[in-house]
Amino acid sequence: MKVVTLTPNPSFDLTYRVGELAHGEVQRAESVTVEAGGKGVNVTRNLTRNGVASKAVAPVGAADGERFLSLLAGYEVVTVPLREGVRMNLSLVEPGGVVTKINAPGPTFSPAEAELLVEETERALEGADWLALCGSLPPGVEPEFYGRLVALAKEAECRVALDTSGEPFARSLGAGPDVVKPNHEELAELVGRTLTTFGEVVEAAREVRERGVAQVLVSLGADGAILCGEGGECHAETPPFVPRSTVGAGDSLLSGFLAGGGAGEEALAWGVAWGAAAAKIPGTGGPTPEDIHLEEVIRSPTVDAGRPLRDAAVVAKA
Ligand SMILES: Nc1ncnc2c1ncn2[C@@H]1O[C@H](COP(=O)(O)OP(=O)(O)OP(=O)(O)O)[C@@H](O)[C@H]1O
Ligand SMILES: O=P(O)(O)OC[C@@]1(O)O[C@H](CO)[C@@H](O)[C@@H]1O
Repeated sequence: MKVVTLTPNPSFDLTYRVGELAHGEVQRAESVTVEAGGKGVNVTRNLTRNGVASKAVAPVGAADGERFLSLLAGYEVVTVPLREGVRMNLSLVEPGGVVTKINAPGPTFSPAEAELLVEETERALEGADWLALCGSLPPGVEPEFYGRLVALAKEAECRVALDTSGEPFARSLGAGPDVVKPNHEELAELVGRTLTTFGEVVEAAREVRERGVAQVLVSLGADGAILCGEGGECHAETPPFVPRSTVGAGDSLLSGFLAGGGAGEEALAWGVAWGAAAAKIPGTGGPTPEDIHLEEVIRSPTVDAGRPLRDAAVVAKA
């Protein structure tokens, strides 16, 4: 199996370990790390580390190219040249693992740069089984961008996974991706209402399916994940644990889901095992085979509709 990932808005992920945050104060970091990130880049890293062939397509400004690629040595990466540099996203990690994350908007694309990205992605699709379209779109890229790529991949008989949010998410559903992976907050935003129970998540996911999507994989943080597909809904989770960093756990969930076959209950269990493994390790580097414990996953072929979500996904009133 081969998975191509596209990350239109990759990032240098800077992680600062700090003491308890004090707003408006100067604080000294205890340590600083830099990783090459962005959701699709993370998916390619996770898959490669676990023996699944994957290639990442990412636009990278000329000045940043070498540094970005040096952080991804050993992984297959196609970079598409840009005038502007790669954004820097910041994670502030406090004792106890509380993370405050600040993501930059990213470089502004010209129409020609957006076109080049489409062309390079299409070229990379040769022989691929899956295209994973991941993350936010940078300024200058139309919200319909992902919908167009879904259509191109389908023409190339390649299955498509989509993990994005907001307008780019809403505008690509009609193109018919094979799987979308919102977290419960992104799902709540899409359907425009607060989700407080598993039953409400399922209702919202069914609405997304009606808009043209085959499977909806909803990540629920400590509550695991729910998959809504043609055969109905199922749920999987792990026994509770204290996470070290949940940044990138969603990318790991999607990676595991694809590695586990990309459809149905077994793939859901793989996704949850990989997601939990990522949450147990620091940074966004992703789990290796020793970190992943499929046998720990608690699988439910049905969904307990009345079960409350640990964190209700609240939709802010305009
Ligand atoms: N606190 C936790 N306890 C147990 N498992 C967790 C926890 N947080 C995350 N996970 C696992 O990781 C998966 C993905 O996490 P989450 O729902 O936070 O994704 P996300 O919001 O898309 O993450 P991100 O966008 O930061 O990558 C969950 O479905 C679950 O399997
Ligand atoms: O701003 P986006 O594109 O939505 O998310 C980007 C990002 O937060 O996603 C990854 C974790 O999932 C990180 O590597 C990266 O910084």
